[in-house]
Amino acid sequence: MNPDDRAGGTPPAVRLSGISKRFGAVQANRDVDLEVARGSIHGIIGENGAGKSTLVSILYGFYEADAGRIEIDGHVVAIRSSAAAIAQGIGMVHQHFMLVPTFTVLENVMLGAEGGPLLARGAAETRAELLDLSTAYGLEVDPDAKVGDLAVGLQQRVEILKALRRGARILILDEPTGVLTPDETGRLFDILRGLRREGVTILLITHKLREIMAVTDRVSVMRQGEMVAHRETASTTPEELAELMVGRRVAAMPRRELVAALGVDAGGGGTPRARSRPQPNAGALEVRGLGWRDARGITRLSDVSLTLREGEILGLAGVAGNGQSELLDVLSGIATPQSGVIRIGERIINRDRPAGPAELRALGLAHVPEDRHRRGVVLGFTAQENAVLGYQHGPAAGDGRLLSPAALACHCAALMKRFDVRPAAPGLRMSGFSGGNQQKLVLAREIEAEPRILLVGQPTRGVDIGAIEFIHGEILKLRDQGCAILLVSVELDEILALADRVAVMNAGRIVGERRLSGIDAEDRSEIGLMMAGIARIREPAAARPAASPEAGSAEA
Ligand SMILES: Nc1ncnc2c1ncn2[C@@H]1O[C@H](COP(=O)(O)OP(=O)(O)OP(=O)(O)O)[C@@H](O)[C@H]1O
Repeated sequence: MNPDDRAGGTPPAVRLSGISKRFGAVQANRDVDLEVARGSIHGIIGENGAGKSTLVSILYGFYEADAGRIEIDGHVVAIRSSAAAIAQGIGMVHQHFMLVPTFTVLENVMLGAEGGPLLARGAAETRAELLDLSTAYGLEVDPDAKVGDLAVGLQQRVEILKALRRGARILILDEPTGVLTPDETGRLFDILRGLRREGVTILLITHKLREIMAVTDRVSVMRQGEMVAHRETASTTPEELAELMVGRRVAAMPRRELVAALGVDAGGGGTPRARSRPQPNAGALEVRGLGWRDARGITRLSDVSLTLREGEILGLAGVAGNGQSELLDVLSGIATPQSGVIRIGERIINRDRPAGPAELRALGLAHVPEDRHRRGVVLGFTAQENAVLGYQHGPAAGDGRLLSPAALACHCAALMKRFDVRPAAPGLRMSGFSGGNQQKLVLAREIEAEPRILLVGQPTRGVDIGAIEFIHGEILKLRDQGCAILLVSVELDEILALADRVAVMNAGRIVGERRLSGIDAEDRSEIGLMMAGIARIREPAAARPAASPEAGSAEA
């Protein structure tokens, strides 16, 4: 019995008892209990594959538990579909957005809750509600923008607005801050606190302990499908939570893992970058005056110039939605440049001579897309098929003519071992892997190709603390082998930890660039101002390259 009930108080908003769920050989949830007090922010943490998404998917009616009971406000309920969850006042903001990319923001928000037979009236009302919600919570978004044209950060706003508009009283957020800048994350947390004041109950899944400490009231820890601990946030520490999560003492963790786990500022000594490496040289990829407009004629990239050099990581920082995604699309051959030119070796790419992804891959360019579900994997294919996507004509797939299942399985098993993808099951469909493990497989596939140029978007989004260190290590290793890397991340800490140079994008332009000499507070605040479009980066005189062959480009 709930202590609240004994005390004659209100029952918890959510009570899960004895929830179990098995997928084939994997016991994703084992006898899980969870109580979430009404009007509280409750964190759920755990390593990749610990069972967090499965648990909240059961609450949201995506999966039916094999055993266990769900109570909402003290009443036992059967939630067998999302519609049933919504009817219980449960809203979900997904790790991977469930929006229709060809619909506008307004249409997406209306979808599934059209408000009766008079669509036009429903649309007018929804528009008004949407604008009210946007203003009230600072979630500005153009109702007429097509969702597919929006950057992931803006798509997330639509997801939140959609749930709020349906009157969610229990809101589940699965890794909501992965695409946000620190500033946007702060604003999201203000929104969550505001919702809490209104009595909304919030379940927050995140890998970031500093977020747990900043915004939650209670936190529950999962490990290998089981619920291993519940804590009041005020009476725990990031160290204790990290230990509960990984099942070993924090003291045994390497420094960078600790930094990622505890969210401590990585300032001062001990930066993970190998600063003593020889200076990088030739430009492997050059971009000059790149411009691109979307299907609605809106300019997304203006006069972008940059150089990716061998053996160097160029970090591209910026608030989501400022052209980074579009730049990745154009550089990876998904979109054609409308003005300007890209040079890779002897190959000149422009509007009249475009190059598609396959040709670029043949030129040694690999791409880890920001949105792994839309661009990185085919969820209905097995892991071993996904492990050669784009490289299916290579030796890993067979003899070059027919795909050999044995070769695919063997290749995939090796990748899974090296990148610690769990479960190590090459024949499992991609949809059967947790988000972080899908990400590891995409990275494994692209890194294994030993590219000369790597474009990598949000590499550690949704990835647990142990895997972050590993992925960062692999990216640095690739750089040290001479690969030219463009790292797009909304995590400023990630850019400061990995990049040799940083360029900042704002409103489709590169507004400044500087070499990073270490992680210092000055870098951070200067880049923050640049991201907000307030200042230009000042290149410190000492760090300015004496005779850069690329002077006049993004390094100017
Ligand atoms: N549809 C499915 N089919 C088969 N196995 C699945 C399915 N969904 C999840 N699993 C497995 O269940 C386990 C728990 O996955 P889940 O997505 O709940 O973990 P998670 O804690 O949310 O991880 P992450 O932090 O990586 O998102 C994993 O081993 C995963 O491979």
